[in-house]
Amino acid sequence: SGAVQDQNLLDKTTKQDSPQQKGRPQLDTNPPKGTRDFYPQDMRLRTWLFDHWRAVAKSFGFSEYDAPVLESEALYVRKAGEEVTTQLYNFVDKGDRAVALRPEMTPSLARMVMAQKGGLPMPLKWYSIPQCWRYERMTRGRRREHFQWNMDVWGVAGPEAEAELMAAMVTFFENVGLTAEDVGIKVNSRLVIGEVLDSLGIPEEKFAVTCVLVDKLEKVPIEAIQGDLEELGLDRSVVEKLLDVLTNKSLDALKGTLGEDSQAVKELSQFMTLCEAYNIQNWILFDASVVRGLAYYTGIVFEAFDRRGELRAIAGGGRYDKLLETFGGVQTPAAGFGFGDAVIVELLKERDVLPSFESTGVDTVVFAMNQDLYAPAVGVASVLRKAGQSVDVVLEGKKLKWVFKHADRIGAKYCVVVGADEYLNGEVAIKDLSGGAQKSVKIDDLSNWVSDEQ
Ligand SMILES: OCc1cccc(Br)n1
Repeated sequence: SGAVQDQNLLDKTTKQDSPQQKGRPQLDTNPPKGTRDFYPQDMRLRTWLFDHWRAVAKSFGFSEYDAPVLESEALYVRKAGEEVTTQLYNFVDKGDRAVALRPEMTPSLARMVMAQKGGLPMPLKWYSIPQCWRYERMTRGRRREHFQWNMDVWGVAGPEAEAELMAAMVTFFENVGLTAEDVGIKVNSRLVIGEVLDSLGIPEEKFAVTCVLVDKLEKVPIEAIQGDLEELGLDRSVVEKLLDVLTNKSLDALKGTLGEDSQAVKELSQFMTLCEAYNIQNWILFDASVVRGLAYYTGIVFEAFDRRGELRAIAGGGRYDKLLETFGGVQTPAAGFGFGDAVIVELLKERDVLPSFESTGVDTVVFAMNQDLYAPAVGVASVLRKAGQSVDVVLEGKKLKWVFKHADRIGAKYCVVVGADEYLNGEVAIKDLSGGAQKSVKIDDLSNWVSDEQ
């Protein structure tokens, strides 16, 4: 099941299947392996998260875009051994086309930009919240889908783009009640690796694969990828030198290693200065060991993490100036990040800053005391809805006890009962479910009642 389902606020009792129908094999009611259903309560949490993502994107002047979940497999064929391309959810369709469910959004974005052949006014500040897929052997029981907030800036070569993206990410964290004590953002630049490889005479074409291998070194012992390193022609001394540089924990130390003229150091220093301009420096820390696992990053890279170190990365991103070139397009500077829906929910739950999602958001339940009063009751519901309320009409005959229990269960604030005597006086009875007070209100005054209650 998925992370939101893992965090599911619903009772985790096992699903009691209905009694077996005679002779019919029962449908497996679970969603496909590694995927999640979003029941209404789960959907309210997801909508709350997406609404926060959208609000920050809007506040930073980003425009929403979308692309098909299904893409040509060719978008993801990169020879760098990245996890995201080795776990493609791919197949050959009935037209014999090699296709895949997108594992990330950036290639689709690059395809859309390239399709406009330079006709898009730059810079672009675009965002999307795509569901992304991977086919991972379920040995690790991990999810095969997640929703990932993507924010990208195209057409800006300087670290102003990365700083704006960082500020947007920090704004989201602050808006949901997290602080710089809860979350940090490690920042580095792949130019560091580039400058080290240059100094050791390693050719440029080995840069991307080396970065992916170095990223893997963060997770597995060197022996696990020794073969890949040797195949790449990186002997032990090169790897040791790389690892030594990646242990730098300060820009000054890095300057000592790479020298005064290091482009990496200059760019990172300029980026840090911009972060101070946004007053987000408390969230940011330089960490030369951060490389990220995507082959196409070319400059500054960053990764948001929980300071207690209990969870996987919350979000990540960086500069990818050459992606269009690898698609045969014109090189265009770009930077962006991806922010998954799973780890953040785990963190918010653990920090106990998630709101309750029990209530359905219905303001008022409307109930007709008998069938003859049903038509007047829906008329009352229409008045309340036109006045802006969310109204749940009880659609069939029920006992009043059931109605009040139902209204309480869905978190309604009021219950409007259309009874024979009151209706004859052009009135309805309104019960305030929080305080229990009940009063009669003229049907003609209901709009005023709604505005008075707001
Ligand atoms: O972040 C890597 C990734 C890609 C697609 C689906 C899932 Br779950 N995770």
